[in-house]
Amino acid sequence: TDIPKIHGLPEAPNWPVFGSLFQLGENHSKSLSKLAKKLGPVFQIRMGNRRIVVANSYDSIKYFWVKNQAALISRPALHTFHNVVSSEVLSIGTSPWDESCKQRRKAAATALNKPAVQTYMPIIDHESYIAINEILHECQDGKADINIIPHLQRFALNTSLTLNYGTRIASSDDALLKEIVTVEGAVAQLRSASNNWQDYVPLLRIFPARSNEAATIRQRRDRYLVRLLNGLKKDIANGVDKPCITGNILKDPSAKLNETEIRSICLTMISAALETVPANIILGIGYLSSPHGQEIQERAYREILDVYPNGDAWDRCLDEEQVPYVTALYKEILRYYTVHHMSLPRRSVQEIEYEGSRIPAGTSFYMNAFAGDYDENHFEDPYQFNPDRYLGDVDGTPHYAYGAGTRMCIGAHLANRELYTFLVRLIIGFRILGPLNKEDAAILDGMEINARPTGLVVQPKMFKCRFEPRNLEDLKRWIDGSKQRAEHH
Ligand code: HEM
Repeated sequence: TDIPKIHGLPEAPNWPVFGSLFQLGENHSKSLSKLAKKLGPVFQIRMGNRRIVVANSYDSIKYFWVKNQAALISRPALHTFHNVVSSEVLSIGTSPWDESCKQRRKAAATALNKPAVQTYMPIIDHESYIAINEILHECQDGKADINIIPHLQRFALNTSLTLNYGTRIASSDDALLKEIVTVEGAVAQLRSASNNWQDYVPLLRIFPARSNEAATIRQRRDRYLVRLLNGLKKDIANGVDKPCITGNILKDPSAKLNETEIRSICLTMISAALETVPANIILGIGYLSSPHGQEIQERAYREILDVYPNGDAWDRCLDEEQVPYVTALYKEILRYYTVHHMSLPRRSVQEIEYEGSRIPAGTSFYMNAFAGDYDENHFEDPYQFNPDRYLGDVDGTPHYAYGAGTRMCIGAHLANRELYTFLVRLIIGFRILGPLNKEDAAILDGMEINARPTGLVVQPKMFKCRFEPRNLEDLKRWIDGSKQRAEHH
């Protein structure tokens, strides 16, 4: 193995060569939670020739990721992803820690801080009204069972691209949009821990099929990244660019980044938000369409009206989060579905001591974030969907959906604003109801709703629900207002 067996730390049962890969199966989070019942919350596993320490409880994750955050600042390099898909340009989330990663992370974090995100809110206004307008056109006044997944996928892609490059590509280039969705989806599969045994068992690399596929994906990705970046540079040169993440970075004199680093940031921004944000909105809508979700919607609706009695919540939700219950609702969606079940892997750069064992620098660490977010010792009735748990003072890390510590998600603030805006607008616009055909009702279990347990991010299984406009006239007026702002922007 890359590092020797760690003395004193329990180890999962394993086989020669493959280690515990068979036991882990397709759903790593679930298999590891089962092992944790026997071995305790922290144990080591061998995946092929790699030794990995896994944390499976809220407190143990906090111990490694927060208390020892300086030690856990790096990320492991994996064969398929680092040598084949991204040999030149790595996203921030997959980069081991070095000076370049530090500079890229800093520049991206500045472009995603609170004041910067506020300048992007016109984009959220625009893209969310378009998605809601699509839902309105399809809903037949609450009589049709509809699948909202495609609407939210379009929302996420348009939002990602516009946030990143300032221009809306949606209506003008359908082929490009399709290409991005296909390629980014394939990249996410290549990053998955459970899908790429050649990362752990070098012998498997002599079968080149997977590597060839990865190389083709890389070329296709490079092509659109160059094209999009050149488009933005042209807009900046002509003085017609709009506020956007990459624009802010290109114009920031303190960000000393070369061309490859700028491309790294661009691809990070596209891939990081493409699946995560819509998955949370889709899953949240699924829950709201259930019988218990009806109660939550009505409470949220009342609380929104209490704060905004004059019917201006649609616009005001872009400025700030003033309705604590809606904030609590998106936090509970983030916890309950924890769309990165296994977060993103880390690598230690210093020795860490844990209950008498010494874990050497250079060890890979996996966070079983789903298990941490369902830890009964920390969350009361974790299997109960209950936004109330986030009302009032919530100490520490509310959940691990965004990871924790030194390499925590830097898009969390932007993502929160997107979730908040979307929820307020949907809840004041519609009553979200279960489908007429009960077979299409959303699965409510946080683990079972996932159609792709081998992926990096949860992919919601298809479900249908109904949207009944609360007041058609109001809704049309709000949509019109957003439309007019978009035309002037
Ligand atoms: C609900 C939506 C999102 C979820 C659930 C999510 C989740 C995560 C998680 C679990 C990590 C790994 C953190 C760790 O290792 O501790 C991460 C990293 C990251 N996320 Fe997000 N994310 C979301 C949205 C976004 C958005 C909108 C952006 C940017 C536009 C973004 C940018 C990043 C970046 C750059 C990293 C890598 C940070 C690093 O390696 O230093 N994320 N995210």
